[in-house]
Amino acid sequence: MAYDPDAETVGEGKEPVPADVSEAIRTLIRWSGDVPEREGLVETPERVARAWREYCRGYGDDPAYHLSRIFHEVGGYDDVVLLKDIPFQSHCEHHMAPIVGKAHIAYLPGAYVVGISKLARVLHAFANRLQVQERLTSEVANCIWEHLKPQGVAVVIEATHGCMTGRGVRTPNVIMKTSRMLGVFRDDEKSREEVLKLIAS
Ligand SMILES: Nc1nc2c(ncn2[C@@H]2O[C@H](COP(=O)(O)OP(=O)(O)OP(=O)(O)O)[C@@H](O)[C@H]2O)c(=O)[nH]1
Ligand SMILES: [Zn+2]
Repeated sequence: MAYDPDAETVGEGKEPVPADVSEAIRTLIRWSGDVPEREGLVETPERVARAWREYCRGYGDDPAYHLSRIFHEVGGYDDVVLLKDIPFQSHCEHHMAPIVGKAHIAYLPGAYVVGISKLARVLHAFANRLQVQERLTSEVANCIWEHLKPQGVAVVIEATHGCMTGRGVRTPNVIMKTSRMLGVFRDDEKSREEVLKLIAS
């Protein structure tokens, strides 16, 4: 974000928060029924603004970059690689409420593999944006498919949605599951069953 001389700063070395952003949060506090001028809330608009820049840091993170360092030699290993139970947090684009869950990302390598942490980095780059779970699932799978050129990709995400628990239908403990299969995991039933069994194990 470009420097704005009207920005309000709290503490040295922190990113300035533009005045209109702080004002928007003060308006929201007022709308919620509280008084933004009371002592405990005076610095809240700047904190909230910075928190949102942090929640949404994925907009400044290029997912493809994480898949640019690849390895050709993996000791003859040519089977499925699975990163299971990767915790993540996102926010739904409808209510900006938290989506909290875990992802399982598997791929059947083609000519090369990637450092395993990079799969989690791709997930976070997409999750740290305003999302719907279906798009998050597709974006992660498509990115790996396009940049790693594997024989297959499977992405399964299970998450709870804050907009269903704390508000609206107010129904806690509901888990939404989504999956996107590409390549052999989509086209070959035996490969799909195998990877789903691995994820469930
Ligand atoms: N498909 C999908 N829906 C989502 C996701 N996150 C939130 N939602 C839903 O988005 C919908 C938005 O529906 P609307 O009717 O426009 O909004 P609303 O009046 O606040 O809906 P309620 O939540 O039912 O009160 C809700 O049903 C949410 O549960 C997601 O990741 N995927
Ligand atoms: Zn929502």
